[in-house]
Amino acid sequence: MSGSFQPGLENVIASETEISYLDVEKEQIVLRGYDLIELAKTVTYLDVVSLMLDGSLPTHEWRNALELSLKTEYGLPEDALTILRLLPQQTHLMDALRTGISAIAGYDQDIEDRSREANYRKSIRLLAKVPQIVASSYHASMRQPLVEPRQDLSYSANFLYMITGKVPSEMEEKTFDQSLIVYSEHEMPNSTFAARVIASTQADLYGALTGAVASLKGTLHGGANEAVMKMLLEAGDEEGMEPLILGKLTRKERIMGFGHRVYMKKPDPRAMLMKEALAALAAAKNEEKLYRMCVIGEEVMNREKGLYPNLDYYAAPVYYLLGIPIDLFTPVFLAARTVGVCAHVMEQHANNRLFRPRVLYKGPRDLHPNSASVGS
Ligand SMILES: CC(=O)SCCNC(=O)CCNC(=O)[C@H](O)C(C)(C)COP(=O)(O)OP(=O)(O)OC[C@H]1O[C@@H](n2cnc3c(N)ncnc32)[C@H](O)[C@@H]1OP(=O)(O)O
Ligand SMILES: O=C([O-])CC(=O)C(=O)O
Repeated sequence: MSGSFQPGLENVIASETEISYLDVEKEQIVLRGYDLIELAKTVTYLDVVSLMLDGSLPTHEWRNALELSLKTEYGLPEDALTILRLLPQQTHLMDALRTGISAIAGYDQDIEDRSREANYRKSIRLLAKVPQIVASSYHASMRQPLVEPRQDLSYSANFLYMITGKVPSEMEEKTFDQSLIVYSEHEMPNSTFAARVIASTQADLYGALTGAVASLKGTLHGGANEAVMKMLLEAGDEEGMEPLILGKLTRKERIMGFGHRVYMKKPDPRAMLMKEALAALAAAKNEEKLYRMCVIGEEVMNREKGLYPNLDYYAAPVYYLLGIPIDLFTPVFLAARTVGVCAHVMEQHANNRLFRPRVLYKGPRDLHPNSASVGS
């Protein structure tokens, strides 16, 4: 059999795509021809949603129409909320999110239709409902009242409001919106690959997204943002950072929020944007200590391992200062990434070939049942 084995499929081209590309040489994340960081500085998350699903940046009218379609789809079936309330209190919120997405799948009349139009409609519904599943799963786990979506707030402000119960300030809303943009899409990470593999059997969008949630939970992927915040809290202050990291490195532990399969020895441009956002937010909230701790961690890791922070490293303290509970950091990442996953599933369904790779078999051959001492 021909074909070479690349552990972890490193550098293997898995798909053709028109959605995004990590141009490591130019240190640029290309999103349908635009630079993701430029987009994050100049447009809103809903503009990026439109860019990803419609293929171009929207006019003002189109963007307003998109916002209206999303708001029309706000709200969750009462039975789905009951399912979230019935989950054991210790349920990981990524598992609750996975359950919530599965629970609403059966309500979607378009579920078995793989056409572009039906997948578009489902994407809008998911974008409208996933933030409420995220927020409700937290409140349900805390056995506290759920927060209903508000039509008078922007998409991002409403998302943050449903989590914290407080209407965000203009700065908080803008910073959160920017974080959703940088989390929205990133070419072929494990979760998107998982979704495309699932979609390639002609499975539906809800199933593919559920698979992406399961993938994103892992600490080598999205789960790192929660782990970063726990590390920062464990360090406590500026003095605590260096010894904590050095201790972990001595014990050969991985430092969460550093390194990346594609960038590895280069900075993740998204992390640098979130670093700027953290500096501004920390100054506004008189929390500069947190920013300084992160900078110390970055310097230590660069000196000791030559590694740079990835997005999760700086998104974590930003979310902390926005008042998001740590257990929701990864679910919020998934909510932001829903649009990217939807775009990839639409692309996969539009031009499908079943994913079915081969193996390099290392086990025994030519054994015979009669020569083994079965059951003796
Ligand atoms: C938004 C996101 O999902 S970004 C990813 C978020 N995940 C994390 O932050 C978890 C921490 N980081 C990591 O574990 C890794 O950097 C990954 C999983 C992201 C990428 O890993 P891979 O591409 O598989 O790289 P690999 O594991 O081969 O690492 C290469 C070398 O760098 C080291 N290394 C990589 N990341 C780290 C880290 N965070 N801390 C310590 N050492 C690290 C490895 O130990 C290895 O060293 P060695 O060659 O001496 O054995
Ligand atoms: O690209 C990856 O492998 C992981 C990542 O940074 C993301 O999904 O945002």
